[in-house]
This record gives sequence, structure tokens and C-alpha cells, in this order.
Amino acid sequence: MAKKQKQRGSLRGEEHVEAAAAAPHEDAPAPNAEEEAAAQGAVGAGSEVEDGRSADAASGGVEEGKEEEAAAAEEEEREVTFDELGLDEQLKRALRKKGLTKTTPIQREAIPLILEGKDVVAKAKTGSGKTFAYLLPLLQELLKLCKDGRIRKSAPNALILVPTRELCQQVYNEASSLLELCTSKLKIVQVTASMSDKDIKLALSGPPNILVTTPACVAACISKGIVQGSSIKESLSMMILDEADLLLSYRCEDDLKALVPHIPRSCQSILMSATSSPDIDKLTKLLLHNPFVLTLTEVGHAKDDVVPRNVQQFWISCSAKDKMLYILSLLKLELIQKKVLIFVNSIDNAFRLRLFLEKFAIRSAVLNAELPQNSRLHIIEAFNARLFDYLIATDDNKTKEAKQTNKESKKDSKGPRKHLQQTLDAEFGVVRGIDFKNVFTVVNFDMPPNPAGYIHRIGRTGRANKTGASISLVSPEEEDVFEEIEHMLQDVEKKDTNCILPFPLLTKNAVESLRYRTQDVARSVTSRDIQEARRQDVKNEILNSEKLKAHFEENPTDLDLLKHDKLLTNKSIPAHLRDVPEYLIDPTTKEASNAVKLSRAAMGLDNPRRKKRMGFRSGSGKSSDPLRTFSAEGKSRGRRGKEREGDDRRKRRKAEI
Ligand SMILES: Nc1ncnc2c1ncn2[C@@H]1O[C@H](COP(=O)(O)OP(=O)(O)OP(=O)(O)O)[C@@H](O)[C@H]1O
Repeated sequence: MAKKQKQRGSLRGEEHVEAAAAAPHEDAPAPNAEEEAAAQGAVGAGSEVEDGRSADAASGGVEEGKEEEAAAAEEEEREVTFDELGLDEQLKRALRKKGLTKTTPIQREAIPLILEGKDVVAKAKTGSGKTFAYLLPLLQELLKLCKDGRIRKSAPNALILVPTRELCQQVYNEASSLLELCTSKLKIVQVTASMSDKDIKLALSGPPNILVTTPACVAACISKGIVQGSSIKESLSMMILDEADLLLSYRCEDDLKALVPHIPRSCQSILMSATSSPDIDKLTKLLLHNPFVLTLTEVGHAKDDVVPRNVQQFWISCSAKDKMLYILSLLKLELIQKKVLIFVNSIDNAFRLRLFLEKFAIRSAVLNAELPQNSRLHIIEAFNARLFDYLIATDDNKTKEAKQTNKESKKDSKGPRKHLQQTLDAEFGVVRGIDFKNVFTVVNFDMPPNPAGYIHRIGRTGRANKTGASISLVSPEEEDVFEEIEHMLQDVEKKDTNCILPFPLLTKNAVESLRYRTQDVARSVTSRDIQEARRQDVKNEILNSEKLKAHFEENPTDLDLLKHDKLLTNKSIPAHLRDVPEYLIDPTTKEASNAVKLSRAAMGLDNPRRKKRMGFRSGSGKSSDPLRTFSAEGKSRGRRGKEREGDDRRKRRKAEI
């Protein structure tokens, strides 16, 4: 049962439990103390990042009962293993096989409550392991119903609702990877609005035990009669609202309201969220019954309510037009740790940045809402597998461009399609809950529109207790939102000091030494180049996406065959742009850059065997290259098919040269 929960009274009739968090679990592949020190020396020189627990002790305030509090904190920080939570033997075995033994704080608190059958609202910071916190008890409950022969079969028994398709895929993958390791079988499917009604019907025939989907998609299934409301009422035992703080921002309210009449009173509902907001209260009232509210903070260190303690936050003040210069300095002088996720606020900016970096031999990929879904998933998986180090992402589908393109695509939808129609996916969300693996640095090239956006962006690093850093490039026009973010962080930390520190490793000299080259190159990236690159990228990705879909389903580890960071232009890069001459780098910058490299080596990030250990195959040769063996005719081809393939291959080689 949940350890050391403190009853904090009642919140509008709900039981409110505040559970203090434990120390970092050892299972998370966090760097060891030396690595950590090296990393901090590199990125955090001169910073005042505190240890959560000592800060907590200092700010504890109340003299009385200090000892008691310390004892309670010690108990709270005790590591709890999955074995202690009363989980089913097959789930415990599956977790062991995945190398997971110790729970994260949210898991050790939420799992027992959910296993008791309670409705639970769980709020815990990004990357804290909320997915397993609900998946494990959910699977346990369904395995038990199956075993007891009490499973009802007219519709899915459990519904997991998430805001975006990317999250559907992610949750589906997590659950499937556990189920594959269990002996009893449960059927899980994901359906999204991108599927045809026929495919959805097929997926739901059976029916599955678990359905992972978006509120919009499930509402559409009910209204089209693909799923009968009465069947849901008869079968549904559990419903999860994951990333609940984002569900309403994806305009899901009406869809969720449409679902309410079909949810049986007996259904257990769980709501997971990374932040608190009025939206959460709204959803709680709409869908949960007298829930336990779990709010996870790091033993009184409230800052960790929103930003993980292991993430150091920095900022750099610069004009909007100097941002290219600053990002180039950070990357080219190797002052930040890879992998790097760079956020921009528009797709054009993303391509402008990609083209600009490319001219300095820095390869990156762009992730945005106009790419086909398969490509987006491949990009995320390839980035996770360390096949490239820099990913530029637009994180919001409510950009000016999105509104405009959506309007245009509606207008055009009946007419013939000229060229390639670029539609933005309303269910797209890059930042939103995506579990990017091993991102060390998040860069806000453009500042997010609000503090919530900042929290979700920063949450892509420092996941599962790993070390991370964030750097925000703040122009004078963005100072208001930056102040808002700082105030929000100070408010939760209840401190006057700034949580976001000036980035200490980039000197004025270092920046100025690159100015001359940067200005020239930045000017050479024209709007026409950007439009062309953008159009070409979508076109390539659509082709790749269709061709490779089936192949990747069968060979999920062949990711490196799809190069998302391929050069957009085929001009060769002059040597003076490719390498920064030694004489331009001042001694301070050289020292800082060496420290970053050292810390990278200390963390084993340069070790090629590491990739192998992660289970990813390297280029597996011609025969398994889907781009070389695919044909529009399918698997069995005659001579004509082979000839055509040969032609394609020749053409492709030509195009690649
Ligand atoms: N007990 C554990 N030990 C080690 N790693 C874990 C454990 N539980 C989860 N993880 C890993 O931690 C990472 C983050 O987990 P998850 O995506 O569930 O976080 P989250 O709280 O849902 O984050 P967000 O709010 O950003 O969506 C994942 O890579 C997951 O595999």
C-alpha cells in the first residue's frame, strides 16, 4: 500500500493525498556520481543548482517535529521495488526482463491505489514514469478478469485516451512490450482518426481488451455506429485519461462529453497529468467519482513539481536576428551536450534553421505537423536510437501557418490537388508527452508562448532521472514571456532567486568570432529555398513513409536505413564553414568545449558499442534495404518488376548524387 501518505484534508469532497517523492531510482540509467560531476562541470559551471534534499532541509521552516519529518522523509525516500506492490507474477517477470525493478515515486504511490479499485487523479512531473503507473494496474486488473472468466466481450474492457496520435503509438508500444512478455494474452489495439472506417472496424472486431485512442476518434466511432454505446456500457471496466492537462487544449471537451453517457458507473477512471490546471479540475468533475488526488512533489522541493531537479536551466539574451549566430556558436563550438532538441515556433523557421546549419556541415532533421504520421514516428524512433543528434521541432499545431494551411486545405478539399497538399495534423503533438530518449539539451530557439509550453518542452530532457539542461535564447520581444516563466518557477519554488541562470560557457569573443561568416550564410538562405526545402521534405517523407511502412512493421530495428537528416541541398560545403579555424577559438571557449567533450566521454556517449547494446542494427546491407528492395507491385514480382526496380534504383542513385 502507498507508503507514508499524508492526508491533507478534503478538496471539494475528494480525498486529497499528498505523497512525498523518493530519491532517484537506481534503475534509471542515470550517470554515476563522477559522470554527473563531469556533466555539471561542463554545463553548469558557476551555476547554483541545488540538491533537492538539502534545499528542502534548509527551507523546511518549521522547527517543531523536525526529527519526525526527517524520519518520514527517510521512509519516503526508501526505494520500493515492483515486487513489493502486489503485482501479478507475470507482470513482475515482464518488468524484470525489461530491466526494471525499482519503482518511481508516482508508481509506488499510484499503483496500490489503483489496484484497490479507486478513481485516482495523479499529478507528477514530466518523465516521472506515469505511463507504467497506470498501465501495470490496468493490465493486472484485466489479466485477473480473464483468469476469473469475468471479462465481458461486447466492446473494449479498457480505454486509454491520449491527446495525440504520437502518444497513441507510444502508449501502445509500452503496453505491447509488457504484454509480449506475459504468458496470458490480452489484445490491445490503437485506432486514430487517420485510419479508414474499414480499418477501424477490423481493429475493433474481436473486440480488443484494451483500446488506445484519442477522444475525437472514440466519439467518431460511437457516432458512426462502429462501436455501440450500449456495448461500451456493458464492457468497460477501466478508463485512463493520459496527459489530461493537454486533452482539453486539443479541443476534446465535446468528444469527452459525448462519451460520458456510455461510461458505466462501475468503471474505474484514472487521470494522469504533468501539471495542475483548471482543465484538470473540469475533467475530474466530468469523469471521475470521488477520486484520490495524488500530487507528487520532491520531498518539499516544490520546484520539482514542474521541472525535474536534474535539469539545469539557462538562458542567453540576444536579438532575434542574432539567434542563428548564437545557436551556431553553441553547436559548432561544442558547448552543449548532445542529443539536442531545438524548438522553434514555425515550420518555416525550422527549415531556415536546418538549411543554415547544413551550410556549416551540421546535419539535423525537422519534425513538424505537416509530415505524414509514419515519418513522424520514424523520426522520433531514429532520434531515440541516436541515428542523428539534432532534431528541430515545432511543438504547436496552433501556429499561424497551421491555421492558414488548415483553412486552405478545407477550401481545396473538393477540388483537384495541385502539387503536394500540405495539411497539418490536428492531432499532432511533438512535445506533448513524447518520450524522447536521452535528450541531454533542450534549446528554445524561439520561446514558447506560455509557461505551460516551457514546462512541457523542458520535460523532454531529464527523463527517468537522467541529467539534462535547457538553454533559452531570449530576444527583447520575448522578455515578457520569459519573465512570466521565471515568475511561475519562483512561485512554485517560493524563492526570490532566479531558477534560470545565464549560460556561462559562451563568451562574447567566441560569438563575435563567428559573426562575419554567419551573417553571410544566413542571408544566403532565402524564403524560396525554405519553401522548396519544405516541399521537398514532405514529398520525400510521403514517399518513404508509404514504402517503408510494411518493412518497418516487420523489421523495427532497421531504422537507420531512413535518413531523416539527409542534406537538403547538394552543394558541397566549403572547408572554412565546415571547420572553425583554431585561431578563431579563444582559450576560455576551448576549455569549455573540452569539458563538454570530456563529460560526454565520461557518460559513454561516444562509445559505438553503446548503440549496439541498445539493440539497433547498423546498416544491414543491400538485401535488407527496403528502399532498394521495395516495389509497387508487392513481394512477388516477375522480370518486368525487377527491371523496373533496377530503373528505380538507377534513378534513385542519380537523385542521391
Ligand atoms: N521504474 C522505472 N525505472 C526506470 N525507468 C523507468 C521506470 N518507469 C518508467 N521509466 C522510463 O522513464 C521514461 C519516462 O516515463 P513516462 O513516459 O511514463 O513519463 P511521464 O511521466 O508519462 O512523462 P510525460 O509527462 O512527459 O509524458 C520512459 O523512458 C520509461 O520507460
